[in-house]
Amino acid sequence: MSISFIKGHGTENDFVLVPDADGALAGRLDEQVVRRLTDRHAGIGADGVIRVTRTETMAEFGGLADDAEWFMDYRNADGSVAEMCGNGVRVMARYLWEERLVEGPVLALATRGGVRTVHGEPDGTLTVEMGHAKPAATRQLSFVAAGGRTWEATPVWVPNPHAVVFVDDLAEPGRLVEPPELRPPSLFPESANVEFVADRGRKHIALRVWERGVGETRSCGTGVCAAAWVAMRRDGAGVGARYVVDVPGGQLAVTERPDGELLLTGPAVLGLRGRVNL
Ligand SMILES: N[C@@H](CCC[C@H](N)C(=O)O)C(=O)O
Repeated sequence: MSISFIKGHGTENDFVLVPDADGALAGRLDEQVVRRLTDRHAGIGADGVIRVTRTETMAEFGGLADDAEWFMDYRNADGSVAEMCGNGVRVMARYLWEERLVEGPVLALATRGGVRTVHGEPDGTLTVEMGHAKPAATRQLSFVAAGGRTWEATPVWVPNPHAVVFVDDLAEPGRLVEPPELRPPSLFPESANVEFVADRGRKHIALRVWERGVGETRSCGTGVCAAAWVAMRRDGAGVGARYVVDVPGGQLAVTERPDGELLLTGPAVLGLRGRVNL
């Protein structure tokens, strides 16, 4: 069987988009297929796969169909399913707009983490309403270890799990070939993405990220929100603050609305299109 695909990225966090409006490919994108599609040597190469389908085709999430016609069915490069992808949701919105599958400057997209609203900005960037960040229910200390060093971490869910660590220098964690160790593991029952964050100036941070199910990537939208949210609290920034976040693949901005909703603003780019044999 051959399927069509579109390659896209948001600050170089890259994805293979698989159009599947009627849900015919549900169940076909198993771990083996996703690993082949995302393989950078033997496949197309990407951090994740996004099956673009109608929400009504998603049995478990069909209840969201009244609020959002389209569903982002997201998988990490290792085939695992994730609740949300802040860069992927912008790329999928860009695809739906370019294909004229949706109209108007505001688009609601369903995800496993709930419905996310995407706004097209006059400068061509996209802003996503990312929901509220949630801290851990316990005050238990948590740590991340990597490259022979250990840092205290702040766990936060957006809504996927993140461990945010402040470092003096982004080189401190080393090459990040192995997954950082999360301690205690019981605080992260579904593992976590890890953000190593350094200050760059007032309301300006930079980060490296280890993505659960992928490895080190050049950006992570939910991770950028998690890091900015933790930095805002550390700095006593107050609601309405806007933080600029440098990632290896570019720059994003996070604003906290007075009601606590996090807004993520950044680019979304579509590239190569083709067909691939599964
Ligand atoms: N790159 C994404 C996050 C993708 C999911 C993540 N790896 C997880 O398993 O939680 C983003 O831009 O948010």
